[in-house]
Amino acid sequence: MRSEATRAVLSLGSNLGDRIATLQGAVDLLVAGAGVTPVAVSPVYETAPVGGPEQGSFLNAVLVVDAEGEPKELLELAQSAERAFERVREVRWGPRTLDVDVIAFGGLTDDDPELTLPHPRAHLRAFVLRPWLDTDPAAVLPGRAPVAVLLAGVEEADTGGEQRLRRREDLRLRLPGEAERVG
Ligand SMILES: Nc1ncnc2c1ncn2[C@@H]1O[C@H](COP(=O)(O)OP(=O)(O)OP(=O)(O)O)[C@@H](O)[C@H]1O
Ligand SMILES: Nc1nc2c(c(=O)[nH]1)N=C(CO)CN2
Repeated sequence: MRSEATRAVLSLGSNLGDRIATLQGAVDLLVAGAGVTPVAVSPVYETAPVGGPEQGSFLNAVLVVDAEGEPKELLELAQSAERAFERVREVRWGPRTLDVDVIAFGGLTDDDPELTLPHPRAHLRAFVLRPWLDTDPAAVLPGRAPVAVLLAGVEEADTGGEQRLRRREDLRLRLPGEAERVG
């Protein structure tokens, strides 16, 4: 059992139903988890679906937490949040009410298929890298590179616009205790 908290990064995505309500509900559930302390939540992005069948656009964001338990406890918490929003997923990379991925857990690297760290496709996804960078301009994807460098590479390679995203200034996720922003 770990006694110290580890900084961990979770990515949240939704492209079915009331997407922003689902993301806020997921944030609330995740930060209420045992041994989980919220650190930051990113801005919200409207993102084109990457991979999978034709489907609606996603809202994506990143939640940074300090987690006291083992990495798999955080995965279980992420999966329980998905279940709470009755995630329905019939095809790989298809539409879903809620997807929560563990992007990084401290500096750990692990190729366990049940929980691969960092997430095996995080370095290829602007919808993960952009919001993560917003929360921490110095962020580094363990075993790979600074997030800013990875994002620049993804954007440069994205000639077809599959990775395009747009910040939703009109939407905002809140951590518990944060005041409603006026104006
Ligand atoms: N870092 C990780 N975060 C979340 N799940 C992971 C991770 N590494 C491995 N997995 C495993 O991947 C399995 C499939 O995850 P999931 O259904 O969320 O994939 P997906 O969201 O459709 O696609 P992707 O993995 O590309 O995001 C899970 O059962 C989980 O055990
Ligand atoms: N834009 C976007 N595309 C995706 C997403 C996602 O969250 N956002 N999640 C996927 C599987 O995890 C596959 N494709």
